[in-house]
Amino acid sequence: MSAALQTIALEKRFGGLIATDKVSLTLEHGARHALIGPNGAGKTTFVNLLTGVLPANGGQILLDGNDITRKSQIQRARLGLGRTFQINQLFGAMTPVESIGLAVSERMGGGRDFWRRVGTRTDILDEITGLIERFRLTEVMDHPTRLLPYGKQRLLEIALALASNPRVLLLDEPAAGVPEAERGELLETLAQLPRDVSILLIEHDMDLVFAFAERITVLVNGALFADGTVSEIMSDPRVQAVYLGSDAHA
Ligand SMILES: Nc1ncnc2c1ncn2[C@@H]1O[C@H](COP(=O)(O)OP(=O)(O)OP(=O)(O)O)[C@@H](O)[C@H]1O
Repeated sequence: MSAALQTIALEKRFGGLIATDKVSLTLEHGARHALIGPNGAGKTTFVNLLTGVLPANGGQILLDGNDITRKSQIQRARLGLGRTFQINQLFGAMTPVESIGLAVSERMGGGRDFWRRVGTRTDILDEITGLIERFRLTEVMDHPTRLLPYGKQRLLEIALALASNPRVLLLDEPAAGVPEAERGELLETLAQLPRDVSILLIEHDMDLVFAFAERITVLVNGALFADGTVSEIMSDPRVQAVYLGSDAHA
């Protein structure tokens, strides 16, 4: 069986700078896999290559064995590649139930007249309710998004990414900007994401990485530096030297 997502010798250059240096990474089905690396290691560039924000200069990207290297962002999303964004891209005036409702009804064929027909589509309503509960948004579901605590906004972003029913989900720094007090809820929610979604987490917060991931890939200077189970990476002296030393949260 082919991997959920695979890159083969993926390459990106910005002029003379090699930001992604022939990276071959395999995301297995059901994976809880983290991508880490010091600042400037090339994590954001790699995610932008995966999602089609940037074109690759070389190599291949396979989604479930299908070559998506030249596909557009929208085509990749339709084929099952979901993502969250580092920068908050939510509609501040909409409530969580409206945002999730729209995302679910788009996918399930409710279309734009969803709000008129919502009473007749129990399947859509069940899905919306399920996402609101799973992402602990019940108490704030009818509050404008811009007034929500930051941690709840991040939870809503992940709920929206999941609403499109991705097979592979790229979580791009979900804990960035989330206060310490709200991180526990975020972590518990991430731990409960469905296993049929394969996840690649890009994250600076090492506590979250070690709690969430089962496998870790380390990038340094754009190249794959180490790849292994959490315990292998934690005990690798080379990784400790370049990354997990005193600067672990950089
Ligand atoms: N559009 C661009 N043009 C030129 N150089 C770029 C561009 N985007 C990124 N780079 C360079 O590519 C390298 C990798 O950057 P990237 O942002 O992918 O790293 P990162 O691991 O995501 O870093 P951080 O953790 O700080 O976000 C850096 O040296 C960066 O300066």
